[in-house]
Amino acid sequence: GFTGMEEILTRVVAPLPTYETREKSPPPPESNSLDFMHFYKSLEKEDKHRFLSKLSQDFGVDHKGASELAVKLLDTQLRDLATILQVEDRLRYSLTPRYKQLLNHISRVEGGVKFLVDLRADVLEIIASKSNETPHIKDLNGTLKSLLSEWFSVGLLRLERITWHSSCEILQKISQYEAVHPIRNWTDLKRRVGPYRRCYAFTHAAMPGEPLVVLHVALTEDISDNIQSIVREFATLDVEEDVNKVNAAVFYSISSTQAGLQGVELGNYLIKRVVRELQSEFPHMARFSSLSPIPGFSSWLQALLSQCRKEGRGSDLLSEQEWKEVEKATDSTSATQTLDALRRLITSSEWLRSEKLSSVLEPLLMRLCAWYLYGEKRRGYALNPVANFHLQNGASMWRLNWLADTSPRGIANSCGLMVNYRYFLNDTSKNSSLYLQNKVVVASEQILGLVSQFQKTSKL
Ligand SMILES: CC(C)(COP(=O)(O)OP(=O)(O)O)[C@@H](O)C(=O)NCCC(N)=O
Repeated sequence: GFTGMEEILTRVVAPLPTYETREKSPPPPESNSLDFMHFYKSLEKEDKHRFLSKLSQDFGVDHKGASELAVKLLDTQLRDLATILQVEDRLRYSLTPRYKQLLNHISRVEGGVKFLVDLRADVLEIIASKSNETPHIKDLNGTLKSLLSEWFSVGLLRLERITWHSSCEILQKISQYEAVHPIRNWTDLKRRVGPYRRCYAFTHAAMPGEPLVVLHVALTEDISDNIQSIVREFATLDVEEDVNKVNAAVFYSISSTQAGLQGVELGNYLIKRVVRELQSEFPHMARFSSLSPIPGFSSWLQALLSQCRKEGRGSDLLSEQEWKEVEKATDSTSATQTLDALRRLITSSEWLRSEKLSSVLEPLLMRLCAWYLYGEKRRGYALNPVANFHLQNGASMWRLNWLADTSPRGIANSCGLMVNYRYFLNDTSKNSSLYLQNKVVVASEQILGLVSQFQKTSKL
């Protein structure tokens, strides 16, 4: 209950020691941390949210003390530097939230780091649900994120290659965490770690046996343009011996497993680390690229088509020639009928089996999808989350692939299209800052060509 919360917080969240005694106060008993963890785990979800709001609100920064020191710092501006530095250090210390020490103490007990990772996942849930507007919870998130970023910095992570000889426990987790192309059975799993494949994960000593982020790689002659050639399910007898067949590394799935580590950018670091690993194993390897899904394209397209239908602007999307072909292919007689037929066609997968239909749809879907990836934005960055992820890493939008994922999921989510985000190693840091600071999307001739076709045809 509420009183229980009040009691536990007052008891275990020790007041911030005074500036003078800050390095002399002994750590509180470990039992405080254990009691806090035990109490928190016993709460229901909504009580957890209430508890975290209370913790962040009543046990955070002493705002009054901080503002007094800020005024004092202003007064000392004319004093000697040593005095100014002294007052700055007091001000800095006064901005330490009271709960920060508790978080530090919890990180030192058994299972404490994992507890804090999961705690941040709950904090992120509260922020996402906007259930409470207190800015304090955002402060708590900031404090947790900066602590976790230090503890999970690259130097403290371990790169593990997952093979068929890895433990069943970790192989089972790899299978369960695979979020992009679900692993269907043992054969599939064995293939993912078998010849011409690599599977890597980052682990951390504080969370043994827990893959924090997992990357699946295919070693190929050239950059793959379709996923079936990578995840098709058949046991393979070939042994990985023909090194000359390996010129490219294709990242075809990446998943982070800890919601509480969002924003710590583990995926980006893992890709860069794996590139270095592969370069040392295959010195002549020079092509590194993702083969990525395009989640959200179909629903974006459906919304666009229904909007055009409502406003009777179908001709904005299709050229005259395309209109005629779609009308003929779908036996439509009016523009609205054609748009309806087009929408139905795209959601079904019947066009996949008809040479005629797919040849009509290819140029249309390719340029619409190129625009969706390159032109559609959210707060200035790529609307598509996978594009945003790879562009932040400094990859370039390199090739849009037709009939790249003909599975039911691939057709339903993105009309079978997939995209290669290519990592040109000498350009990634420059591309990344171009994207993050100037919102510039680095793209290939193919993509730019498709985008300009879209802009010519559609007057959107
Ligand atoms: C794409 C992923 C791995 C990026 O994780 P990460 O590098 O840690 O980024 P961030 O969460 O720190 O912003 C992550 O967002 C994820 O697992 N997404 C769902 C699966 C996918 N690959 O889209």
